[in-house]
Amino acid sequence: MFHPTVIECQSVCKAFADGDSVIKAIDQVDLQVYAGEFICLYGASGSGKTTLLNLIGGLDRPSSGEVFLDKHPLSHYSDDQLTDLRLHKIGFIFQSYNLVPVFSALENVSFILQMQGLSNRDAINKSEYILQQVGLQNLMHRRPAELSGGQQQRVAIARAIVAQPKIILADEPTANLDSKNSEQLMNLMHQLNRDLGSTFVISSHDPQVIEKAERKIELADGKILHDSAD
Ligand SMILES: Nc1ncnc2c1ncn2[C@@H]1O[C@H](COP(=O)(O)OP(=O)(O)OP(=O)(O)O)[C@@H](O)[C@H]1O
Repeated sequence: MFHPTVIECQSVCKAFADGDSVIKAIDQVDLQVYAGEFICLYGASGSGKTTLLNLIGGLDRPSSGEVFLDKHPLSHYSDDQLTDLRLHKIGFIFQSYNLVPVFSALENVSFILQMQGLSNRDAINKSEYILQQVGLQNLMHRRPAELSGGQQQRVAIARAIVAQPKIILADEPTANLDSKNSEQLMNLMHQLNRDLGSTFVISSHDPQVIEKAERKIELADGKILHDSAD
């Protein structure tokens, strides 16, 4: 089966000023990600995993080089257009969950759909269904502070996938979870990858998470040190 390229990095660099010196957080990265892949970025702390995810998701712009989503160069997009692109094509799962504290689990998920223009009723119905899928059917009306870390993480995942984005980017999605919750979440993400065909690029330190990924990419000092697809 033909799998089109959904993400491409061409000679991507990201430098940060550090006093008088410059940190090359991402250094000449070339990468092609094909539709439906499940990729895990791994590497030492500071190797550039978060920076690369941010560049791919258009949350940050490269110092040089180009990131393409569906063959479109992100440098041609304004900030507003990037926001719109993210809303419709990309689901993010952050380590810190980034849930809205005054919203219930259901509201945290449904407001994404409302921002996309769905009616209240459709947004709620779809969100209830997704929250059931992640095992939170009985906790939908709780606020984040009334949920455990693992439950909050599942709300964040539900929010990232509810609109069935083409691409899901997850930065250390299991970092704050115990091994049982971590395994459940990984199973859920792999199931979504198979059932919806969404492309996943995640980062992790956890050997069990890395092991399960179909393609493993090791970063070191902002460069790709090893790609299991090569
Ligand atoms: N906004 C910033 N300003 C300055 N330096 C930064 C910034 N963001 C990242 N860096 C630096 O860039 C390098 C890569 O950081 P990054 O967060 O991408 O690494 P990481 O692999 O995700 O690390 P971790 O596993 O600890 O999350 C590090 O040296 C970091 O200190």
